[in-house]
Amino acid sequence: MSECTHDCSNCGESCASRDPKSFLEKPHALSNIKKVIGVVSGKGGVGKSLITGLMSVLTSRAGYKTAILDADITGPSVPKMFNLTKRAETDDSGIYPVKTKTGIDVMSINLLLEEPTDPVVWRGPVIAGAVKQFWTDVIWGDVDYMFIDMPPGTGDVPLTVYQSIPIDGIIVVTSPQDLVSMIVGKAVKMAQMLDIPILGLVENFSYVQCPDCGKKIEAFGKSKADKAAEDLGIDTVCKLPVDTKLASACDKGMIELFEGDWLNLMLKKIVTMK
Ligand SMILES: Nc1ncnc2c1ncn2[C@@H]1O[C@H](COP(=O)(O)OP(=O)(O)OP(=O)(O)O)[C@@H](O)[C@H]1O
Repeated sequence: MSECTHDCSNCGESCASRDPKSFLEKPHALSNIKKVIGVVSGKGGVGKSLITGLMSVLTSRAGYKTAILDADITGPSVPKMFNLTKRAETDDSGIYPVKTKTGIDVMSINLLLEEPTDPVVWRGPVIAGAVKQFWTDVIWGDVDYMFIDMPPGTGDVPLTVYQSIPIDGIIVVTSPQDLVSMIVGKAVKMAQMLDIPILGLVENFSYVQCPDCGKKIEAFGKSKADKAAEDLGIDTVCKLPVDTKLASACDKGMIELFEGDWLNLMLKKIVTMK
């Protein structure tokens, strides 16, 4: 390694004195994105994509120009939730996101693949490169709020995404079991190490609601979300029930029709963030 000039712009070394912000990529020249919110989880399958979808629908319903960047390259589920079947268009200027029925702009690897069932068998750096391209090569236009469905966990790919895209804050999604094992704590600490604000915690599958009497049954034991949020210094907590109507709306690509006030507090937090 040659002597450090402290000019990170011309140097690819990942040394201790490197300014973390120097890894940030510039968005496409035709993109004007005001706020970027990452939706993260300690591991897969806890409902991260569902929460990304629901938050985007709520934000769009509130009148903001909303977009979703699906950074979950190996398990992309956003196009299916919105029943997006059209492939993304490209031209010499870049790639164009696909609009949902209610006008949310989406980019996902499944909108570029020949067949949505084709597996993405790529190594970490190639996956991270694809996510970066969703930021640099997609013509997003004017966006008030962009939600990023982050790759699960705390590995190489989420780290690269955190370092290449200027994320304003994250929503942490967890299941009651994850809270017990504190897998979610790792995701929170990773964001804190990278100086990314945590907007709130969503405990998914928190309870089951009796369809007859409305009683909430905490099937996995008493919720630990409030205590965990307090321990982790998070001030906004939302809890979602196991809801078969919601699951079937997602499976049918009709997430835009969902009804429920579970995430209203998170919406308020987002639209009032500085
Ligand atoms: N509250 C809920 N009630 C009923 N079904 C749910 C709920 N949350 C999520 N699901 C269902 O669970 C499955 C997994 O959800 P989802 O794809 O959002 O998880 P994920 O964390 O993004 O997973 P991965 O990281 O592996 O992509 C989906 O079929 C979804 O519809």
